Amino acid sequence: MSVISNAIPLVLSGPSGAGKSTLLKRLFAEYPDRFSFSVSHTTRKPRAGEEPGKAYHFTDRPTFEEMIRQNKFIEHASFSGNLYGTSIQAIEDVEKTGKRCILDIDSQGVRLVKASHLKPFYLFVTPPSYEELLPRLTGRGTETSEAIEARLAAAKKEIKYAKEPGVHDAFVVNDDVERAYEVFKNIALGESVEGDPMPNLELPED
Ligand SMILES: Nc1ncnc2c1ncn2[C@@H]1O[C@H](COP(=O)(O)OP(=O)(O)OP(=O)(O)O)[C@@H](O)[C@H]1O
Repeated sequence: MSVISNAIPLVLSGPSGAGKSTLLKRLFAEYPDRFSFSVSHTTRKPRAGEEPGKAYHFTDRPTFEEMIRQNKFIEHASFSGNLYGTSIQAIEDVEKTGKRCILDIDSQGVRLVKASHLKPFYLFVTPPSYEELLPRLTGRGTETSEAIEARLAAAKKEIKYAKEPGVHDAFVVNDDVERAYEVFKNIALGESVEGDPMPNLELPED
């Protein structure tokens, strides 16, 4: 018996390089019918092969801005000159399918979700230490060194926010990925709400 129903969305956050995508990839591979991301809205143009309504709900800026005014978004943010957002409708669409909705967002998004009517489970994925992020991001090989610097600066903000008491319901420390996945999976499946103890996560001086 699950301790948490599928109707409670799972909000996943954590610094870039913590391993959120790694854990999610495993989860979707093992349970393809149990979980789903909500389809976000964006003002960016579709890329080749991106189906409207599947990858994103592609929206023009005036429509997006009108939706903001009408409080249709749980959270929204500007990124590289485009607007992105999660609508209430998109989350309800996932709920209707019986799957558990997963939101992978940053602390800015978490703050907005907290100000909304949504009552999700907040899970923070973290490396065992801040220092561990650099080798992981370098090892991933997807970013320039400038982009890695920017991600590390953003990671500090994520960690600082996560240290505020009561922000998250549970933590997963992605030390050994097999071990971390077991903890993550049990929370995602709603079988447990117990995560790992939060590590110290000392930050270097600015
Ligand atoms: N437990 C682990 N030990 C060592 N390396 C790991 C571990 N988990 C993931 N990694 C590696 O660390 C890198 C970052 O992981 P991942 O891309 O999943 O992070 P993320 O939290 O999704 O980052 P972003 O927010 O930037 O998308 C990847 O190269 C991944 O293979």
